[in-house]
Amino acid sequence: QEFRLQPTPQNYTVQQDDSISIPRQYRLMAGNSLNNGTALPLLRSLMPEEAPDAAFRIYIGTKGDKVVSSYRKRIPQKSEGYFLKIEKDRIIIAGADERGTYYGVQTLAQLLTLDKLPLAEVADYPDVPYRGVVEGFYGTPWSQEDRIRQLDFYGRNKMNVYLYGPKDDPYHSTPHWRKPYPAQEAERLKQLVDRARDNNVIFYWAIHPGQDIRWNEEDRELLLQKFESMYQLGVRGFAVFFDDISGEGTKADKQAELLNYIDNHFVQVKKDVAPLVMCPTEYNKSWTKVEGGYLTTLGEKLNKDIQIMWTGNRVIATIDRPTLDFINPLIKRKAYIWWNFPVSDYVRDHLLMGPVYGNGLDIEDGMSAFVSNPMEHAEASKISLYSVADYTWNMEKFDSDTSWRHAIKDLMPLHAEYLETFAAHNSDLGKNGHGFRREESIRLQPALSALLKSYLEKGEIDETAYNQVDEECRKIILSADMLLASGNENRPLIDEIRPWLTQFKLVGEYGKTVLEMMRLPQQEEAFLPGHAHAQALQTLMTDNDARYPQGVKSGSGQLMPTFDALFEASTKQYNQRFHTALNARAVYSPYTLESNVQQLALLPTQQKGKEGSIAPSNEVILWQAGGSLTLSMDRPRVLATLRIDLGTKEEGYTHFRLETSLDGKTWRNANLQSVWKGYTMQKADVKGQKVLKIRLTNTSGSEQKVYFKAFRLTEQE
Ligand SMILES: CCCC(=O)N[C@H]1/C(=N/OC(=O)Nc2ccccc2)O[C@H](CO)[C@@H](O)[C@@H]1O
Repeated sequence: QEFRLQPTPQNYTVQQDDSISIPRQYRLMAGNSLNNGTALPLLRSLMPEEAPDAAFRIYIGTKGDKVVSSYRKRIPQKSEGYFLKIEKDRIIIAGADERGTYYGVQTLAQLLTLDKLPLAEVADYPDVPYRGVVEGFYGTPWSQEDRIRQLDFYGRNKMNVYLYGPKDDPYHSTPHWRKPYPAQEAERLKQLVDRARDNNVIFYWAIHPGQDIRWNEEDRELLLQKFESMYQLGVRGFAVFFDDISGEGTKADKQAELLNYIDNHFVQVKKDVAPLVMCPTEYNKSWTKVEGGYLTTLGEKLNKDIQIMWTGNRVIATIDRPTLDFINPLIKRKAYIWWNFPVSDYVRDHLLMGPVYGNGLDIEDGMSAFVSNPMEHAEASKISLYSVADYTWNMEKFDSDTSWRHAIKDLMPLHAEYLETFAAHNSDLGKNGHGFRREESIRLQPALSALLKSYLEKGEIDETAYNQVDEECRKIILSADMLLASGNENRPLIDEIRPWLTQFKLVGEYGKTVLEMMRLPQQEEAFLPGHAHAQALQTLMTDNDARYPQGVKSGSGQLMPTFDALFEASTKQYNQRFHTALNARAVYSPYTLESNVQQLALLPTQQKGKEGSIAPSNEVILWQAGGSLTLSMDRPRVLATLRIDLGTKEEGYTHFRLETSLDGKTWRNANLQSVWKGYTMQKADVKGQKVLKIRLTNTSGSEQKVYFKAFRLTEQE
C-alpha cells in the first residue's frame, strides 16, 4: 500500500512535483526551551550529521522561542500541536509545547523513511487530550522487555499515557500497596519511567487499595508515602483504582475525600505531576444505580481536575455519543475512557487481531482520555493499539480498515500479507459472558455461506464459492508456515502467537480435507481416507495444552463452524447412501458454558458417556452480586442427577439460586439439598427433568467468595 503518516495528521499538504534528497549535513538552530526535553535527542538520532557551516538548516523550537518566531502564527493553538515544514534549504519544526515539538520530529522521522523528502507542510494536533494504554488486565503481566518495546511504540504513534496497573502486582494492590517496592522491582520501574520520558509518555502509576483500605489518617498517610516513593523513582502521573472491590472501600464520599486530599496535598503541591486519575467502583452503566448516588457524589465532591474512568454502557463496550451523554452530566466532567479492547483475559483461548471499529467518530470533544486495556500478548496487541492511536489523534479521518492494514504492515513489513491473512481469521471472541463479539473472515463470508447453503439445501457444490474457499485454505496454510518460519522479523510476536499459528494451519488443512470430502459422498471407497483425516485433524485441533484446556481457538467465528457443518453434511450423505454409521459429529462438547463471572467464564466442559461436567477451578472465585453461570446443552436432555460443590458451608448455598430451562426463556427453580452431612456437596432435585439450560446465580446482593469444586450432571439412560 501507499505511504501514509501515522497517525493521520489534521492538515498535510505536499508539493506534488518536487522533493529534495535527504540532507547529509545540516546546521541546527534550536530554541533553549528544548534543552532538557527529548525532541532534540530524537532529531539527532535521525539526522546525525550536524555541521555548523552546513548550508541546509533545521529550525526547531516551541512557541515563544526566537528561533521559530517567524512561524509562530502557523503553530496550531492546541496542546501538543506542531507545525512542520520542509523547504528546499531548511526544515522548520515549531511546537505549541515541548511534546508538540517532539511529535513534529516523530512525523519527520516517518518522512525520512522515503527515498526523497517531500516539500511537505504539516499543521497537526491531537483530538483527544490523553491517548494510550492501561496495563490493567488479569493474567500474565507484560515483561520488562515487552513494556520497553511498548513505550517506544507509544512515542512513534504519539500516544502520551501509559497507566501501570497490573492486577497481579502485590505492591500495586492488596496486600503490599502500603509498602515501597523492593530495590530490584524499584530499579526496573525506574527504567520504565526513564524510557517513558524518552518517548514523551506520561508514566502513570496506579494503586489499588480498595480491598482493605481503612478510612483513617494512618492509611491516608501510608498511601501518600507510597506515592512519594514512586515520585522519587521519577513517576509524574498517579491513579487510584477502586474497581472490582467490595465492602468499606466502595463508599463514594470516602473515596472523594481521600482523592481530594491527595490532589490538594500531593498533586497540586508538586506542580510537575499530571492530573490525578481514579477508577470508580461503578465504572460502567450496567453496574450503576444512578439513584444510589455513587456517581453523582463523585461528580459533586471530586476536585474538578481529577479524572474519572469509564468503560461505557458495559464492561466491554464500544463508545458512542449516547454513552457519553449518560456519564458526563453525572460526573460533571468529560469521562476518561478505559476501553476494554483488545483485552482477552476472559477469552484467553482467542487472539483479537481484527480491526478497531464501532466507536463513534464524532465524540472527540466528549472525553478527556481514551486508553486501551490490551491483551497479555504485548506485540499482538499492537494491531489494535496502532489504530487506537490513529483514532484518538484524528477521529474524523479515522478509517478502520486502512488503519488495520497499515498496523499489520508496521508490525511485520516483510510478512504483511501473511499476517493479514492470519489476523483476518483470528478476530472474534466466541461466546462469552460479556456478550461482546467481533466480525471475522469478512471477505470470505459470502463464499462460505454460499458454499454451505447450496450443499445443505440442494446437495450441490457452488463451484465459484468452492474455489474461493479452497484458495483461501491454501493461503491459510501458506501464511501459517511463512509466519512460523519468519525468523527475526518480529520474533517476540511469533513467540506470542505460535500456538495459534499451529492451530491456524490445522484449520486450513481441515478446510481442504472437508472440501475434498464434499466431492466424494457417492464413492464408497474414496470417501473413507478423507473422513479419517478430517477426524484426525479435529482431534489435533482440540489438543489439550496446559494453558488452554480445549486447545486454542482459531477461525472459530466463521471458518470452523462452516467446515464442521460441511463435514457433518457430507458424512451424513455418505451414511445414507451406503447404510454406514461413520461418525458424523465434528468433535465438540454437547455442553457449552457461559458466565460473566471472570474466573468461571473459560472453564472447559467435558463429556464422558452419560456424565457431563464443568472442570473444577483451583482458585477462589470472586462471584459478584448478580453474577451467573449458565450451562447450555446442544439439545434438550433428561437429567438423572446434578451435583454442585462450592466448598462452602450449608448456609453458603442460600446465597445462590439454581434454575433450569427448556427454552432459555422461562426458568424454574431447582432447590439445592445438601447431602453427606459435614460435607457440603449439594444435590439438586432435577431427576427426570428435561432441560436445555441450567443456571446458577449469586442472589445474595453481595460478592461471594467460593470454590468451584464440582459441577457434574448425569443424563438418564
Ligand atoms: C475501569 C475498568 C476496570 C476493569 O475493566 N476492570 C477489569 C474488568 N472488570 O470487569 C469485570 O467484569 N470484573 C469483575 C466482575 C466481577 C467480579 C470481579 C471482577 O474487566 C476487564 C476484562 O476482563 C479486566 O481486564 C479489568 O481488569
